[in-house]
Amino acid sequence: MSAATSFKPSASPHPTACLALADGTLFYGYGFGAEGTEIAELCFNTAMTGYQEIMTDPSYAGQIVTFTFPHIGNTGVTPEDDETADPFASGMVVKWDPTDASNWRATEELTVWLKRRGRIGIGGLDTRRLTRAIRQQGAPHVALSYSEGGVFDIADLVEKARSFKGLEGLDLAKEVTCAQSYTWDEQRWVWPDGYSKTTKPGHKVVAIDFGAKRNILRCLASAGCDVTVLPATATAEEILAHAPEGVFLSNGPGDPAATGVYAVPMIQGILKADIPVFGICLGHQMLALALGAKTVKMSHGHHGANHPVKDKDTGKVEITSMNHGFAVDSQSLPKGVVETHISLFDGSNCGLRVDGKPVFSVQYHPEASPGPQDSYYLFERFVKAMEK
Ligand SMILES: NC(=O)CC[C@H](N)C(=O)O
Repeated sequence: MSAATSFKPSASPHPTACLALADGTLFYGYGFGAEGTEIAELCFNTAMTGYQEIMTDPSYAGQIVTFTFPHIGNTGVTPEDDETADPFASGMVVKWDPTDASNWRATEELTVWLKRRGRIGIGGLDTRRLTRAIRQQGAPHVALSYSEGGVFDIADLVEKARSFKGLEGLDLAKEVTCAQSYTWDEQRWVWPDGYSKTTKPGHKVVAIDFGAKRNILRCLASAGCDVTVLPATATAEEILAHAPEGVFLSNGPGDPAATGVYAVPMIQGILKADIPVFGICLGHQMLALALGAKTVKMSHGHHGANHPVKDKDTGKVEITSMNHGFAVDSQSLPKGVVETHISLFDGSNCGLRVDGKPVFSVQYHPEASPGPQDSYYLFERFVKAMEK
């Protein structure tokens, strides 16, 4: 990679980017990526790898991500690691200038990629102080502005941050879902052999795309599913017309309660068909809503690749990848719905199953990307449920 394409804060005599929090706190730094202004909710992610997968996870729509790991950019970017066609996070906040790429898989520098994708980055600020602010006050509403001229209307930025209504009540799945149905057969990458090649006879699965990450679809295919992806607004009738052996409910952005307006009747219709159902993250939250439970907004959520989760059935602990700002209220789970997993960080709900039925879901990301692969067994559990 050419050093000339990389960002060097020292080249600029003055800050070129400003992050304004709704309470008036300002962070100045150096802009990279695309110039402009974005208004969003600010979260922090503690993963030490996978900035590209994080930026392209559709579940991050409406959010700007603070990376607590300082070396961002060092593996560049490659189209193979896109979790979807566009980055969905509105922007990124990093401690140092993004490092030049040093990786045989890299096809582009992070800064060039971010600019081409029209997203803003800010570097050279105190991400520890910022992360403490997020932990103390809950995910703040912010305005992030990057201008090479380095001139900012601070009052306007703070006002913009204050006027942002936040993610509560927002249905963003409709904005990021696929326009049309499609089939998926690419399998997951397994080091060192490349993509795995399961030759098991496939089980016919319909995956509902509320903002699905590609590695979830790869994991389903690797576990032995023939996957047809349908848009978030598909009805239960349209889904069941495919005669699926199982239905998968994907991750996605926004407030599950808002998305539930159309997703809950859809899921309730699927449940009547008595076939295996598996949900991840937003899919987990909406399955809970369809079963009569409630979801709540968390203070600053869970975003990282090292979150310990306990399987209450086996007592085993999995290290998981997480990205959520809402959670299922475990107190609200109705009779017959069993809490299967809990977070060992704060005891919040991380999984459920319907007693006596092949219906289950988890709050975390068993597909990793980025993160540990302890929880891949859940894809196999879904396939086994279809074999029965
Ligand atoms: N990764 C996800 O699916 C996120 C679900 C939901 N939007 C949340 O923030 O809790």
